[in-house]
Amino acid sequence: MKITFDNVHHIYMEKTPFETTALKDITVTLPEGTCSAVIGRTGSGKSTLVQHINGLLKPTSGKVMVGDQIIHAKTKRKQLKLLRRQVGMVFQYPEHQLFEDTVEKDLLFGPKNIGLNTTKIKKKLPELLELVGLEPSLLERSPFDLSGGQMRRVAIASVLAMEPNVLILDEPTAGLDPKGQEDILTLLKDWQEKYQITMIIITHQMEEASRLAEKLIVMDNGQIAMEGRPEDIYAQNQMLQQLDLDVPERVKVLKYLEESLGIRFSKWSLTPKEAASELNMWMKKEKNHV
Ligand SMILES: Nc1ncnc2c1ncn2[C@@H]1O[C@H](COP(=O)(O)OP(=O)(O)OP(=O)(O)O)[C@@H](O)[C@H]1O
Repeated sequence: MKITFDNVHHIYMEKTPFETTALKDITVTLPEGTCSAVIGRTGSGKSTLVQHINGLLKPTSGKVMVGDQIIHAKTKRKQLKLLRRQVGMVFQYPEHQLFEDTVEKDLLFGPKNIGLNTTKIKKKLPELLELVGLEPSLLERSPFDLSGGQMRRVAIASVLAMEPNVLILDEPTAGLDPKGQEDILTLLKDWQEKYQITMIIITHQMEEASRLAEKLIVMDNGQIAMEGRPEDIYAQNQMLQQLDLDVPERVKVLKYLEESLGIRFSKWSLTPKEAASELNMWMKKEKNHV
């Protein structure tokens, strides 16, 4: 589903002494079937922005279009409920929301809640667990016996079980060790590529954004400071620094190799392993030329 923000403003506690304008004049499109990353400092408006996509918030003015559904200040609650069936949201530290005594029950809770056929979904759970890198035998275990990384996978799988067309993730790797972070990013990338869903990820880290996103949206003080393809954003180094951001280290290495050797990498989101393989092939070709 394509998502479009058209002139969206959001004011919290409007017309009170605590009034805060969290979004100002947001106009942006998140293309269907791709991953976009929303990045920016604390308080820049990232969470407020994405909560308009699943109907948790309505614009104070302007409108948001999610597929053919339009959300504006006067949209009725009932319509927002429909939207929540199609848009899955993985909140920060989602494992804190696990509460059932088995993994299976936790995975079925969301689908049941939105009225999906759980008999059908139950049959697919072993496959779902495998897709998120967990043993199907874990279905009978308590989620609280699992490691932090495994619990995060179960929590993400519990949203995926609802088969959303749009998936929003708020800092999906927060608090995990580097290996756990890499595993979660790989699983999300594989899922997005397999099902071609529209994915939106909120992050503070350019490194993480660069691993997943085809489009970057940099927020600053409730506005979009920069948006575009990662490679175009990385070219604006000075602007990034003003926003306390930087080109990811991995991309700096790739750029350095391009400039010093003359190699051209296929994309900036290569993992170190993929980059090494492209470098290897390039070296073989060069050797044959000599
Ligand atoms: N429920 C709320 N009531 C009042 N003001 C709020 C509320 N939620 C957010 N704000 C304010 O809106 C602005 C944007 O906040 P938001 O949470 O969207 O930023 P963020 O970029 O997601 O921050 P973080 O990275 O810390 O999660 C901030 O000034 C924040 O204090």
